[in-house]
Amino acid sequence: MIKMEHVSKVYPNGTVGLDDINLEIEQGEFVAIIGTSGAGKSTLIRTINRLTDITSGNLTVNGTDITKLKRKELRQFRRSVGMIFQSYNLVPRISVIKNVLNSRVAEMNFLQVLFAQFSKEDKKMALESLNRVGILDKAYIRTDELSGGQQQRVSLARTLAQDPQVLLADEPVAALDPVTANEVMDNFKKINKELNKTVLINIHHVDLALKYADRIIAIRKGKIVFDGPSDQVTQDILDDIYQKEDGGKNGKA
Ligand SMILES: Nc1ncnc2c1ncn2[C@@H]1O[C@H](COP(=O)(O)OP(=O)(O)OP(=O)(O)O)[C@@H](O)[C@H]1O
Repeated sequence: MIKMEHVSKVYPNGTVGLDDINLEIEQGEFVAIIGTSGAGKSTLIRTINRLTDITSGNLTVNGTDITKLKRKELRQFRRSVGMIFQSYNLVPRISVIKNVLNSRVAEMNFLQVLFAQFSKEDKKMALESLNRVGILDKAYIRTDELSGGQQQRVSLARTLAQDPQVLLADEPVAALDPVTANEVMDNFKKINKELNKTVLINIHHVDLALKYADRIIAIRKGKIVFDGPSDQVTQDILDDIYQKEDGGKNGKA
């Protein structure tokens, strides 16, 4: 369970990223975080794997106070909380399978890394992950030969291969066309349902958020202004979430 109690984040320049956030997310939930640009969506996601440190409040993941983790413990913790970015973060000139295997490097010693000695188990895990996102046939192709949607699936497979309990995704489909974005969201949903991984996605497209997530958390100016099941999000609630700050647009795809 991810639990935030009175969590705030004030950046060094004084900007308030998060303002007194309280939430609990159970294992296996599929949650979309929505809100206008600058609302604090990325900040919220990034505090959960400590890419951003909170400035006050309590933040626990499965009972562990993650604000107290030291370097080695933090590295270990981050393996249980995978992160997927809009820009894929893959090495373009190597094969797909090598990119996925890179997620296993954290478990290896120096010599194993130096000679790229991946175990059979590592390779099996990597291939299974590629299979789960539907691109096993691309395993030995150079990564930069794939489309954007396929690269995002590789990124998803790489994260899956580290066997995390939680998947955090920061605008994972923002760079994709609507059809491809739906395909990638289908992958997230499949992983969520079949493997009971918690999925927490920060997403601009309200339509996709409502279609795929079971729960919506809406943020405005660093505060939660809605937290509830997707099917309870009405137009009035959307109008409130997106009031004025973005000129009336609500990010619909
Ligand atoms: N490193 C930083 N230093 C100072 N202010 C920051 C930093 N990162 C984010 N902010 C500010 O914190 C607020 C929340 O930013 P955040 O990136 O979390 O919003 P967001 O909802 O993810 O926006 P977007 O949809 O545009 O990515 C914004 O006002 C932003 O300018």
